[in-house]
Amino acid sequence: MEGPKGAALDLGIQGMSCSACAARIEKSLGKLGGVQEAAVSYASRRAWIRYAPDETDAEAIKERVRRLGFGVSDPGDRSAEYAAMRLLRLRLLVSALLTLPLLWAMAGHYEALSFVPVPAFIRSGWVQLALATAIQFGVGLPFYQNAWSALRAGGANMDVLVALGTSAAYLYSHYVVFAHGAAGSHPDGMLPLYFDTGAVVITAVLLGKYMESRSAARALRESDGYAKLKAEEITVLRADEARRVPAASVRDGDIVLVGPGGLVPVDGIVTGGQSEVDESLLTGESRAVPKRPGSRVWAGTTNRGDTLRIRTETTGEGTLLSRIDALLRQAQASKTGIQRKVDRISARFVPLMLLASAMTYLAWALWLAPGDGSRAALSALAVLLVACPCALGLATPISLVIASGKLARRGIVVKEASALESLAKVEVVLLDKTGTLTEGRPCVAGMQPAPGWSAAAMLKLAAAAEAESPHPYAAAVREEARRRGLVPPPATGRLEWTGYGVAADCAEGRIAVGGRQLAQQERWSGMKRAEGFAAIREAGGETVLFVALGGECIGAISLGDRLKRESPEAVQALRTDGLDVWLATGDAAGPAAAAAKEAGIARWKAGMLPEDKLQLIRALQREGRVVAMAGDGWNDAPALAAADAGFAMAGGTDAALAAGHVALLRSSLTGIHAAVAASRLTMRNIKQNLGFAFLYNIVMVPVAACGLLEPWMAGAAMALSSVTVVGNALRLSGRLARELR
Ligand SMILES: Nc1ncnc2c1ncn2[C@@H]1O[C@H](COP(=O)(O)OP(=O)(O)OP(=O)(O)O)[C@@H](O)[C@H]1O
Ligand SMILES: [Cu+]
Repeated sequence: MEGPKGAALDLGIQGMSCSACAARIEKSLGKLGGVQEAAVSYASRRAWIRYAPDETDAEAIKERVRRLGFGVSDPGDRSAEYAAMRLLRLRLLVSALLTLPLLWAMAGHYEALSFVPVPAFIRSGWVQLALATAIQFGVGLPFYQNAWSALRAGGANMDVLVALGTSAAYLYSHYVVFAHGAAGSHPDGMLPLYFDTGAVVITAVLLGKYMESRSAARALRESDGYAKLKAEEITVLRADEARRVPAASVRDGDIVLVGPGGLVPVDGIVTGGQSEVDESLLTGESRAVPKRPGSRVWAGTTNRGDTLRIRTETTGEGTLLSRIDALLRQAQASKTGIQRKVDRISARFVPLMLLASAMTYLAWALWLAPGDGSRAALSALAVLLVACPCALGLATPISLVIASGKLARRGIVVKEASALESLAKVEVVLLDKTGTLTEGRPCVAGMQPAPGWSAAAMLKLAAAAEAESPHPYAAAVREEARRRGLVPPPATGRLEWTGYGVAADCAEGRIAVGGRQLAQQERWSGMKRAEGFAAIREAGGETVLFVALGGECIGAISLGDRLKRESPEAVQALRTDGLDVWLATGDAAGPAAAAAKEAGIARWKAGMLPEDKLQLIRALQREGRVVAMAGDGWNDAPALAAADAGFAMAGGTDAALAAGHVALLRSSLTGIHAAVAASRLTMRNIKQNLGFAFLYNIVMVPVAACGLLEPWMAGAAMALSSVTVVGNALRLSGRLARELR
């Protein structure tokens, strides 16, 4: 597969506290020499980096991330994440235990709680100071570390808000204890201590973080890569003996044995055995696919029948499975338009909220409650804590990650997250014919040689010219020649004009095979008889190729191709979605009209060169329409790229993975409908998330500024806002599971 130069690196990242951290890692990696592209996703806790291997290496990149204060792990390996979660839980427990006595002591401050006996030693300012210090600088240390590295990088994140807010409460109380000595223990002379405030805030934030990471892990688990489908040990045949060897030691050409129920560990060709293989996790096709010698099989599929012998063609990172996995991770780390906007807003948010907090303090201290310093401080603190836009940063990516993971499991690989965004707005879907609407396995249906020529002689020459073309028509011509036992003569100087046809030189002269456009372009002579044949065949929906030797037409070949069984239904589903479906084909009007009619498509355009398809898309886009295009990955690649959402239909081939924005591994139009439906649900979910996150900040900040929120409530509300967003994204996960069945 071709792609931009450079090596790719996938990482799992631990210790990010909000999307500002992800942005910071991205920025820092961007400045590292040799890094071409870096995308970091807070939602999936992953990073995807492309770098020039001769300028830097994976170790240097990992080191850079570690130096920023984050943990680095292998992306397939979630254990580092679970370890981080366990650590978080431990911090939460310790924090809660240490906070309890402080809350107990606080009971003494309230009339209503005066019945609660408070032991004298707990009331001691020194004891409280000790407990609070342990929380603030023990449990709370990571807040300081993260805040510090964020500030050093010139940014601010939620750690800055938390560290600042709790330190203020802590230091104030600290000052009080020292100013008044241990007098805080005196029952009547209760000191205004706020140790409990900082402690409870830290506990609340930790609780929220813990809940968020728990539910995010749950939401992401299924949308995770395909790590589980990778075999660790493989049975290979060496010196006529079956042996279990580590997966890494299998080489191309090795014969692999896969027993009943076994996981196919490599991409390859079946050389022995007959069986059925379940490809559903790769392509979404739920029916088992029959395999016999000569069939292609892929890693990650499951043998449902008898033992298969497979000659290894690709292993490890080169397999289709691994490449899909890499594409998916890249997509999950990539950013959409909405997300960029939101990130820009939230980057401004933290400084803005620092200002709002300062203004709250001044308003209370100078005007609302002059003289009551603690009231002003508590309100300012609440603003600081409630303001964190962490839910905002999570709103878009978490839903996108879930949706792309779910789609991939149906054989619909979204390569750019932004395609999901445009897909939800698509109005027009352009389909091409061969291989998209039809099976793409045409057969020769009829032949009409020119006078003086036999069908066999004409076919032989045509097959010689088509010998190397990847076009399905070429395959049909070659197949027919083979079936008739004809051996095409050797030819040289092969040429292929996309959308026109092919040519080659052989002993008899220059042969050309192609459509009517090629014949006109090259001004072939003697077309009359062939045209008559073509008129009849095309009216019947067949495709006609013309064959010429030395510029003179020597006959015509008609090809029949069947519509895919599910095409009419899929077209209908797209129309029910409210989409305008067009057929744009390089074929002639007759077959175009016939295919359109059979599939239930009202508008079609024939004789479209690949450039024409591109121009059509551009023209529609100029009218302000959002266009999706589905075609084969190889000659429609430019049109697929120009469309707002390009679907490559070429099945499990390289071209399909390289072209367009979405690859349909099971080359069926139903995938387009599924992707559109999923994108709409996803965008709705994202909008709910964003609406909630914005509303939360818009409502809660004034409430806090008015002094109506205790700081601990503010801390809890901030943390719970992300939990709410993740919860909503989990709902999407369930919806998609039902929708994509
Ligand atoms: N290898 C080839 N051999 C013969 N004719 C060809 C070949 N490639 C292209 N042509 C001619 O050019 C026309 C356009 O080809 P193109 O691949 O763009 O479209 P298509 O396969 O007919 O249909 P669609 O655009 O729907 O996939 C074909 O209909 C055929 O007449
Ligand atoms: Cu936050």
